[in-house]
Amino acid sequence: MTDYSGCRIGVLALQGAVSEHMAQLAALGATAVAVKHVAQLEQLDGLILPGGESTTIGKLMRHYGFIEAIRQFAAEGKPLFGTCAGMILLAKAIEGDEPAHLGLMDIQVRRNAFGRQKQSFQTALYINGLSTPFPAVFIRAPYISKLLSDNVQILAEINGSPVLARQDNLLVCAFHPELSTDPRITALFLDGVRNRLEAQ
Ligand SMILES: NC(=O)CC[C@H](N)C(=O)O
Repeated sequence: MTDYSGCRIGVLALQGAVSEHMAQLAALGATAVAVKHVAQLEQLDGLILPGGESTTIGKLMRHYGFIEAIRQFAAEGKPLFGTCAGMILLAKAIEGDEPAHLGLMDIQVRRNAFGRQKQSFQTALYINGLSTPFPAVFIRAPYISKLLSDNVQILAEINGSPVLARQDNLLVCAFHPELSTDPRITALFLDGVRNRLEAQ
């Protein structure tokens, strides 16, 4: 197994699925930090924006000064991973009237995109680069409804809609990787963190 012990990863802890991310990071050997104040960002090598309720997290981010601080974090090339609501927070555009939050990634997202009967489901998801499907848990999940540039690399999709994608130091997924016992998606993010640290 890859050694992630040198990676200090924050999980934005304003609202949402924080503890499961912390547990999965720790199980992989990384140091996990629950981030509640912008000053904590300084000591981190990567940051996870968890699932939850994107409007609520967005409001709290504005209130506590995280919008500018996280934009700065991303501008320094540090890896960010947005899961579910976190993907919505990173998007440059949200369908409907809602303004973007961080507006960092060249994607448009549709919230609660899988409709009523399928609001929550688990599926075996084929992912570029993984040899076997990943058991992906979707909870009132969004998907990427439009790519806004050619810089976005799609790693998985459902019925033609991207649900896992990467753009430079930004990784997003529509599902909850921390709710599966399979750590491969979190490891994918940590690989990016580790590669960056090794290149420094
Ligand atoms: N599990 C989740 O993070 C759900 C996201 C939520 N439906 C939103 O739009 O913010």
